[in-house]
Amino acid sequence: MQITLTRPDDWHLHLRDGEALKAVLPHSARQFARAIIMPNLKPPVTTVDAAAAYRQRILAALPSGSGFLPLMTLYLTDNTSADEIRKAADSGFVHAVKLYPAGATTNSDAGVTDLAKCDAALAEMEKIGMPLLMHGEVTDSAIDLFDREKVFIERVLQPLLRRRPGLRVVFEHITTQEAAEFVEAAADNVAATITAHHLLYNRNAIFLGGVRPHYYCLPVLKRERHRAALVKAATSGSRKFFLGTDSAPHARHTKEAACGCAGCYTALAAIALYAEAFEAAGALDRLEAFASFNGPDFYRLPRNTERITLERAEWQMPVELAYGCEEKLVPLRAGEAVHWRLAE
Ligand SMILES: NC(=O)N[C@@H](CC(=O)O)C(=O)O
Ligand SMILES: [Zn+2]
Ligand SMILES: [Zn+2]
Repeated sequence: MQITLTRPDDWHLHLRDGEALKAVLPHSARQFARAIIMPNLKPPVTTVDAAAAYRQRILAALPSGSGFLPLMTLYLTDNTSADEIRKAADSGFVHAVKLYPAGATTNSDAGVTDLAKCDAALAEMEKIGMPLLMHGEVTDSAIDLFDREKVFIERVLQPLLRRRPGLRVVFEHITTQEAAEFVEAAADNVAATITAHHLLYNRNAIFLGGVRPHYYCLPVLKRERHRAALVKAATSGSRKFFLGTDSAPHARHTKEAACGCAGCYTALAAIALYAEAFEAAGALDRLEAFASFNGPDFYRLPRNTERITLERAEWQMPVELAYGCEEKLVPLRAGEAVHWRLAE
């Protein structure tokens, strides 16, 4: 069996930098035409100048002949000015601004301590239509880790949308039924990305026969009812949900550690993993809109015109991949079967 669809884009991707960037970029560039590039480098990409330089490093690392287009983002801080937002919009290559609540996830230490401090930047974004991408979890240690996304809706997202009702928001990598229902019921300026791993796995995957660090990411995998709600949202035909892998590479030794890093590496076979999730839901005919139409429509960019073909064929995910100088990267599903493949 084969399916053909418009070449997809990845609306949430971590490419890192340096040798790591060179190792992972070809995987995404083979499948996707464009990707929204996350700015959580060390140090974070907080200015248009830094985004321009990072963009050049990505373009320089592309395999020859690749037409992959990195869509850059700025990392919002307490000090981001309205001027920087205007400069970002004028640049033509910065497409969004990313909110990391300080301490919520990998490389978020420089993130926002209180959204009230960002009001000048947010007012400008609302005015010019620049999307705010959110890692939607509260950082309050009194809130159970599994409830941090749900509480973020009540404490941060709803109050923000009351203050700035026209702000365009992408609730990134949603993981709960509450988030899916909130986005579905919200106005058209609110959308969400959904990862392949949150469509395919529930939290049992982290503990199957022992601790499995390669299934640990943030927001953490949730219970089955939430996975089912995400599948329902992604396959519903709603234009508010689109593909964002959140593929987040970390060197093997930093994940297989006493305090392992958060992030799942899915870029090697991302579109195949999504096809698997949509097939399991009997909704392969809905994959194209989710993967290739809803994202560019929300970002007000043209849809891609090239097409790709996926074939139903079983192959084995490598047990590890090269990741720069002497480092290794373990992909999600390492050593196990994958059921779809991108036809060359
Ligand atoms: N998702 C993750 O678990 N990790 C991401 C950061 C993020 O997207 O929150 C990373 O940069 O490693
Ligand atoms: Zn995140
Ligand atoms: Zn991410």
